[in-house]
This record gives sequence, C-alpha cells and structure tokens, in this order.
Amino acid sequence: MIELRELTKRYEDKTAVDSLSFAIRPGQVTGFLGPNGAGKSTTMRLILGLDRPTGGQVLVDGRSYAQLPAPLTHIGSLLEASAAQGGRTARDHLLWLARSNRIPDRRVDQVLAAVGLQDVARKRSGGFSLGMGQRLGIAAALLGDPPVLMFDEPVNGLDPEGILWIRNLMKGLAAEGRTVFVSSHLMSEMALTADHLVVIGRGRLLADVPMEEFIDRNARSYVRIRTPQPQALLDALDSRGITAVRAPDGSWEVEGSDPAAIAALAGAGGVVLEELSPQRASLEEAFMRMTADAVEYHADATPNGVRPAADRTGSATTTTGATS
Ligand SMILES: Nc1ncnc2c1ncn2[C@@H]1O[C@H](COP(=O)(O)OP(=O)(O)OP(=O)(O)O)[C@@H](O)[C@H]1O
Repeated sequence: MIELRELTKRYEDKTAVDSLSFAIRPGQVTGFLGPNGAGKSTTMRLILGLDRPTGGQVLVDGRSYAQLPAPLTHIGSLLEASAAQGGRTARDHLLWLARSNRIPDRRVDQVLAAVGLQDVARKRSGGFSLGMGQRLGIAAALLGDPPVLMFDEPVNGLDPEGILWIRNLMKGLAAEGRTVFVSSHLMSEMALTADHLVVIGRGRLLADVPMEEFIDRNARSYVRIRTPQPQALLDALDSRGITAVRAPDGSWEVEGSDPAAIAALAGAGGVVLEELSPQRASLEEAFMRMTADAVEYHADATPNGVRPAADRTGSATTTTGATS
C-alpha cells in the first residue's frame, strides 16, 4: 500500500503537488491520471524519495522510502526518465541493482526472461530500442519481487504486442495481491487496465474512485435507437414517461433506461427497430469533462494553430493562468 498524507511540493512560487491525501491499495491496478503538468511525475518522485516534500508525508507499506532497508524489495518502479547506463549490458545493469539491494544474482536471469530480454542480456543497453529500454526498466522494477509497483507511462514506445504484454503483466501483478500504481495519457489503454482511478489537476486531488464510477459520474451513457417508425416509438416510450431526443444523425437517444425495457415497449407497440444499442461513455470523455478546468496548456483546435478571425476576439483559448 502507498499512502499520501497532505503531501505537498512547491518549487519556488509553483505548487506542483498540493496537499494530496489518498491511498493506493493492493490487489488492483490504480490508474493515475491528470493533464500535462498536473503533478503526476512529481508525486511519483516524492513516493520514491527522489524529491523531498515541502509538507506532508508519503509512506510505502507504512514506512517512508528512506526507511526501507532494501528499497527494491518493497517498491519497484519505472519512471519516465529512468534509464540504464548505456555502456553497461542489460544483465550487468540488473546485477548492479540486485547486489546493491541484497537480491540474489539468479533473480536477474529470471526477470530478463520475464520481460523477454534474455537473448539480448549481454548487449549494451545503449543500443536498445525505446521498447527494449522500457522492458529493461520493467525488469528492474520486478527485480526485488516487490509488493508495490509503480509505473510512469509504461507503454511509451511499445508496439501493440508490447502494450498487450504490459496490460497483462499489470493485471497479473495486481491479481497476485500487489499494489500497482500506473500513470498514462493513453485513455483507451487505461480503461482496459485500471480498476481504480486517482485523478489530479494542478496538484490537487480531483477523484479517487473505481473506474466504472468515474465514467458513470462524469460522462453520459444512453441507448441509441433507429427506427423507420419514429412517431410509434415516441408514443410507446411516452406511455412510460420516457423521453427520446433526436440526434443529428437521425437516431434517437434515451438516457436512464436500459435496452431491454425499451425493446419490450417497442415490441408491445409493434415498433420496428433497426438499432438498439447501449452507448457507454468512454474514459476519455469522462476525463476531459472532469479535468476541463484543470488543464493548463490548451492548444488551438485549428490545424495550423491560427484561429479563425471570428474566434480571435475576447478571451478565448490558448493558455490559461497556471497559478494554483
Ligand atoms: N524541478 C522542478 N522545478 C520547477 N518546477 C517543476 C519541477 N518539476 C516539476 N515542476 C513543475 O511542477 C508541475 C507538475 O509537473 P509534473 O512533471 O509533476 O506534471 P505531470 O503531471 O507529470 O505532467 P506530464 O503529464 O506533462 O508529464 C509543472 O508545472 C512543472 O513545470
């Protein structure tokens, strides 16, 4: 378990992490989301003792990182910026880490095999591709067989097979009862991987909820219906006080009713249906809605960055004030 208590980090006049309190629990994958500059990497660095908090504290299995006798056996991590020394072979890099954490040498070959790098174990990591480098970083995280794992943007640079591998790895680690904390900007991937979400914006906690609840609370779900008999459909729905709204593409949308209930009403009214499909909001949609006010860096929506003249008056777009 990782526990943050009123954790705060200020850099001069910038508050990167603002009184964050939450717990990352074992047995599930917890996704860590936030717009650019929200404070995710800073939070992860504080968890690993790479930065000193301005206020509050963070504990890994009840102790601060500095109090952990062999840290890699308590928490394994892959940070975006973490890199092996390019002149060393993959195996030597891991051996060096293992020995400084009292981990037996044989574990090095186990983790190299676990991440699929056994064939290049004796090659210098400087020549590795981005994906191979990520795999080496993950091997290092797994080295101490730790109960807590933390990954910052782990799928960066990985091909589809690598992304699937990471997803299954994380789910597997959580299923073993470990604490898995992962940040990513890839919403579709996060939706497939995480059970729980922690969302921050401008250093502050915005949400700490199960994935399903986050989507349900922050985005719209509805049933989409297509019929050649719209009036008959509206009448059938109206008999139960259900309202359908016409979408621009000619379909009808009903919120707050399940497809089975609508099918039963349509069937009873003899209404022909060409489509009846539940439309579940995406994590991306929910995330955009929740963090709209916490986004510091907005880009113009136009392809060349030049807004249409009509849009150039008033206070619209570009960058909002970044103070918190
Ligand atoms: N060493 C530092 N000195 C000054 N400001 C910093 C430092 N590190 C981070 N910041 C600032 O703190 C804020 C949070 O940065 P951080 O890198 O933690 O965000 P993030 O959520 O990881 O962003 P991204 O998604 O873009 O990686 C940013 O405004 C950043 O500019």
